[in-house]
Amino acid sequence: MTLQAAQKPPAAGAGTKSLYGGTSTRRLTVHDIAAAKARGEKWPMLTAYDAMTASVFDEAGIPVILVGDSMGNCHLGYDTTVPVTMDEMTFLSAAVVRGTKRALVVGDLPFGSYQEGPVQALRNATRLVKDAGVGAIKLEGGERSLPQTELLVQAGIPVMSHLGLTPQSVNTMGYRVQGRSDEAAHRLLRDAKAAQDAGAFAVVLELVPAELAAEVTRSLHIPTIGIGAGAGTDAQVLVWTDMAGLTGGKVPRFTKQYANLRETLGDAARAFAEDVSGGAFPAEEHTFH
Ligand SMILES: Nc1nc(=O)c2c([nH]1)NC[C@@H]1CN(c3ccc(C(=O)N[C@@H](CCC(=O)O)C(=O)O)cc3)CN21
Ligand SMILES: CC(C)C(=O)C(=O)O
Ligand SMILES: [Mg+2]
Repeated sequence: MTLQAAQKPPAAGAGTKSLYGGTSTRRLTVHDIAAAKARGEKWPMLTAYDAMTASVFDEAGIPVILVGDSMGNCHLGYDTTVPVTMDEMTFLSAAVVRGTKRALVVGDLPFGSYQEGPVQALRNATRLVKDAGVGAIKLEGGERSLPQTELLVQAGIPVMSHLGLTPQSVNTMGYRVQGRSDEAAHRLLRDAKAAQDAGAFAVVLELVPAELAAEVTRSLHIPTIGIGAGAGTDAQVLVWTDMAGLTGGKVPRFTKQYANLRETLGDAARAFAEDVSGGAFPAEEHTFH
């Protein structure tokens, strides 16, 4: 694809109903996501943590934007997602909703906001829906989060499930590939079916072997969204700062870097600093008399 062609989502040929490249400008819903699985469409999802970045992705045609608790690492400067609070999730989710017109915005329930039980989960999910305006929430865990998923769905809140590596459990699980043994593979399949039966509209599969992710994808009627789960899932998600090359330090091997924002932004900051110290900025055109 030429650079020119890459600047706009492909409206022609993609079909009016496509999630990516579709011509509809109304806000997408979980019904649009369900219809994409029936068509066999593969679709992209990115995280965002602020209005401006979210507006760029919305204009690029990204149909689903996740306000991930990865904001802990990628926006708030923590080492893990564990410290992220409901206040942080609510404020930043509201910003992402304000920055978007078309994308379905999904908000992560952070660690400690749903583990106490379904009533706590409903209280906090309701906050993301009412105060931030998200169209769906995501929570980690299959069978262990079943009562939460069922109550939220009953209450009218669409739930995205998150299986495989669940980073909120880093202190017990680490950041290892999940589902490698036969027993763990069966557990993942059971968790995915349990999430679907409880009414989840989609399942994230993080850091699982590609063959297993493909098998889960074939055995569910709801879409699977992979991250480090191979090419056989219905959708793919990446953390936006990894995808755009803004994250400093080591990034997971499953990430593909489509830009080098860290270098671009550093260059801009250094050029500004040079101009100020050398007296080249501000020039006459930036000056009022
Ligand atoms: N910047 C960023 N990107 C992410 O994808 C991400 C976050 N932060 N924070 C929350 C979780 C944590 N995630 C992680 C973190 C580390 C690995 C990691 O080190 N994986 C090893 C593979 C380990 C193995 O082979 O078992 C790797 O080399 O990719 C993976 C996912 C994914 N999420
Ligand atoms: C990586 C995705 C699935 C996530 O949960 C997050 O960004 O918090
Ligand atoms: Mg998350």
